[in-house]
Amino acid sequence: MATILQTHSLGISFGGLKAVQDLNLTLNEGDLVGLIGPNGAGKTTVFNLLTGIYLPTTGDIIFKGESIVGLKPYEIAAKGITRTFQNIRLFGELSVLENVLIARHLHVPYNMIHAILRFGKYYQGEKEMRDEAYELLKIMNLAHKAEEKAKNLPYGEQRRLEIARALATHPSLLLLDEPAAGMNPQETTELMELIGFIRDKFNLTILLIEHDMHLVMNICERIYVLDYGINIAHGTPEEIKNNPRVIEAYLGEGA
Ligand SMILES: Nc1ncnc2c1ncn2[C@@H]1O[C@H](COP(=O)(O)OP(=O)(O)OP(=O)(O)O)[C@@H](O)[C@H]1O
Repeated sequence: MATILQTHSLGISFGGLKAVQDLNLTLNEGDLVGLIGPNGAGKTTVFNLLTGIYLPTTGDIIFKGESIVGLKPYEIAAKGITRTFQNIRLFGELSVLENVLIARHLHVPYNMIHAILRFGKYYQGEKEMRDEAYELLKIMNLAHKAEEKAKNLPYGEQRRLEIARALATHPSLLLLDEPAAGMNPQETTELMELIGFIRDKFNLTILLIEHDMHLVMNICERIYVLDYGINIAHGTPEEIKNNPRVIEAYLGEGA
């Protein structure tokens, strides 16, 4: 399998704090990989590095054979890396469908969004975009909510909408930041199936941060574990579950 993303000794410091240190991460095309670790371990910071929000202090990030360090977030998004956020970032006053349609304009100021939806570029290929957005909503089991305001959806559905919106940007690498946070067990189980399904359907590579160990251990093929910014372990779910250092730092006894 071809490598899609590799980090070489990636690191970032905030003042004296080394939030991420010497990280060597490899993702192959089609991988579904987990990134786990205690609170404050540096997981979201890794996403912020991969998406160009933060500039690394050390190291390099190679995506599809090229360094993406120094590129702006929208340039990285255009190359095919898209993420969702730990704290949901939907446009609550817009409809579910509009939230997906707007995905390609995420860097536009909020007060311009209505203009784009009504008068702007949106009219170019309107039908195709609408059809595609509906298709994504169907896949995420949200088509019946297309006209509702996003803020009125229950939490679990808002999380699924975030994924639909991310897919609308046609990523090849999808970064999911705690996709099951706040979901009940049934929603989490459905989400697990959906994540596997979209990976296959859209030929995605997926890196996900998640505290729900049931989800991580069941769907991830490999897992990286961070602790205080350091990658303390990497392996299959079975290897990670039985790794004494991981048990001590994160999983606890009886995990
Ligand atoms: N912009 C910033 N400025 C200063 N410190 C930061 C910044 N971003 C992150 N940090 C620090 O870096 C460390 C790693 O934070 P990060 O949010 O990446 O952890 P995390 O593993 O995602 O945690 P959680 O599971 O709680 O989301 C923390 O100590 C955090 O306070």
